[in-house]
Amino acid sequence: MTEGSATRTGHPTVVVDDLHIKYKTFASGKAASGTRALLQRQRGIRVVHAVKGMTFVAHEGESIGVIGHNGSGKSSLMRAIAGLQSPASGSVFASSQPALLGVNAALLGDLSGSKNVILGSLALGNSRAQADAVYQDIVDFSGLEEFIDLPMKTYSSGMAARLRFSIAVSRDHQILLVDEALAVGDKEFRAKSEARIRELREQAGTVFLVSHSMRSILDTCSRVLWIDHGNLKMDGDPQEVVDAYQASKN
Ligand SMILES: Nc1ncnc2c1ncn2[C@@H]1O[C@H](COP(=O)(O)OP(=O)(O)OP(=O)(O)O)[C@@H](O)[C@H]1O
Repeated sequence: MTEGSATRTGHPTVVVDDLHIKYKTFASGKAASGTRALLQRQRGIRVVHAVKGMTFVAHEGESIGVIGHNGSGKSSLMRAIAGLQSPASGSVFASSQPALLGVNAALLGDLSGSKNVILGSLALGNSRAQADAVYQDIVDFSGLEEFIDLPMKTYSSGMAARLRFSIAVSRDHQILLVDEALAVGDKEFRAKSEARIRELREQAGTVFLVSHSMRSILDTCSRVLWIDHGNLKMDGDPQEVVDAYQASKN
């Protein structure tokens, strides 16, 4: 493991200490219900060890890219940092409640885009008056004004992701976790998103960005974590880590 060359003078915001995450699943794919079912299916239980002892410290002002193959444990790590996934062992400390923005973040399909903007804004901790005050900025950032009265379920996945991203970045977060949101927008929206991430980072926040787009990672991040089969394979300078990751695929 290598340490990055980026200066890390800010205060620690996230400490991940020997984190392990395990999922129990059933080979049949069925969820357990009741003790008898559990006993009967005991043999079919599979434990997936998704994160295998990760340790690192994130600081104020860092924008940290998280890269790795499908299923390597990136989203599991983000959920654990956000407090949505309990560790099998080890721990995560965060200096304030992290906001997780994922492609699966829950907005309500039956409600219009505009209602979801208000709900999402309230969910980020804004008061109703604050939510009303930032409403137009969110809609403008999303570029979805003409669709804003339509139910969210009529949006394409790219449009929905744009709206989620716009809601999440409308508020300054000390710790923002972005899971793949940048991959979905078009070029113009991506550029705007990346600029906003840099801005959040400059406001002494810490941003984690999970992405399969090495271009987004290199344009936005000051440090990169490479996750491989649940292990932190490399932690350091973006170009060095991305080069090593890409070399491993050849
Ligand atoms: N709820 C779950 N139940 C069972 N197994 C899970 C669950 N969530 C994730 N896993 C498994 O844990 C491992 C890590 O998954 P995770 O989603 O964290 O990977 P990832 O690196 O984010 O993948 P991707 O790049 O494809 O999004 C995978 O083997 C996955 O199948």
